[in-house]
Amino acid sequence: MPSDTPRLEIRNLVRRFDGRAVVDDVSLKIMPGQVTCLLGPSGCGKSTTLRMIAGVEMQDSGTIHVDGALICDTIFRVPPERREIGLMFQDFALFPHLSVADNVGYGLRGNKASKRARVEELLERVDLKRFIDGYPHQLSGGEQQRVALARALAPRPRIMLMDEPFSGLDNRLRDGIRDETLSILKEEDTAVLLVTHEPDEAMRMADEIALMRDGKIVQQGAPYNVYTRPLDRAAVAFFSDANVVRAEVSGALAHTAFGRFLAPGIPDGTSVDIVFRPQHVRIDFDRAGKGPLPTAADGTPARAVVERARFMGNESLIEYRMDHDGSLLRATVPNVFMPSAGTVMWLTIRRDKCFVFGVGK
Ligand SMILES: Nc1ncnc2c1ncn2[C@@H]1O[C@H](COP(=O)(O)OP(=O)(O)OP(=O)(O)O)[C@@H](O)[C@H]1O
Repeated sequence: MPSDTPRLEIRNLVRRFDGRAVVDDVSLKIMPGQVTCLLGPSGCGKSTTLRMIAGVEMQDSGTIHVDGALICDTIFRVPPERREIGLMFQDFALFPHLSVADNVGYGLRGNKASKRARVEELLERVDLKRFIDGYPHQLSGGEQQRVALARALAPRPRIMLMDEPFSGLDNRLRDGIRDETLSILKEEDTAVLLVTHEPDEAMRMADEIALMRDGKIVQQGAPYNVYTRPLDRAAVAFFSDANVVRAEVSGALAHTAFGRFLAPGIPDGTSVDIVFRPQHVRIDFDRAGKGPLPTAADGTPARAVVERARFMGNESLIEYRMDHDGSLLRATVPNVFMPSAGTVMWLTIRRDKCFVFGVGK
């Protein structure tokens, strides 16, 4: 098999319910050892996509291929149990009446000794060998999740499908288990499709993020690229809080109280939204009624009054009421910065960190 053959490829998958395409022409390729996150809001069609790949849901059109071989179209269908696909879901449901060893070995074929060896190897990997003869109810949530991972990996699946697998765990456990899971999946060279509605999880886990909305993949790329070059205003807002300043274009420039912004290719007289994250607002104190001097990198400062400030742990969030139009803007500052309400400050927007979208985009 050529090394550029994807481990998993789906082409033009469509699934309709009651005439509505909940998965609408979705295509994806995942290489061995690659983690792709299908990221999107609730109801956008992520789980349905996963279910079709697992073989528990049939597509209305489109094809699914594993290592270059067709496993499913609308006529031909390899049954779920023969797809060599591992599954991990939020409610991972270990069998309560089976020991940890029997849970992990459940899907394994072969003789007793080889099964036992694989079970021991996996429990060693997830650092739970001491519980090999224990039962699920004796384990914490995080430990049970690691047993579920060992169980899913035991038959050496070529592909692992994971649907919000960490959302039942509390925050403190989650990061550790995510990292551990990721390193095991990489070691096993499994192709992973992970469904999540949490951008943080996708940023942490993914080699590639496929952003899904209304049944379609609207943007796809490395986490850095998807975050720093978002497709539209909604894509910015999906990853973080976003400020929006609306402006009119003339002469390929959008004119605002923060100075002018380049608006290439946008016709004169059109409205645009200038979208920027709170961490990219620069704030300065008022000096004798003036802010800092305008610069090419940051434009012109606009006068604002602190409405309120909150300490968030790693950063402080400050809400400003803008003088020029009464709108609210949010800025974040690392560590502790708690100016009192009514403090006059000047805000500038970093030109290299803001996005200019035509309204309606
Ligand atoms: N069997 C079904 N019959 C009718 N509608 C369905 C069926 N399964 C899913 N849907 C609808 O398809 C849409 C997509 O559902 P899906 O579960 O794929 O979304 P999701 O992105 O995984 O959302 P969530 O994160 O909330 O699980 C939803 O509007 C859902 O109500």
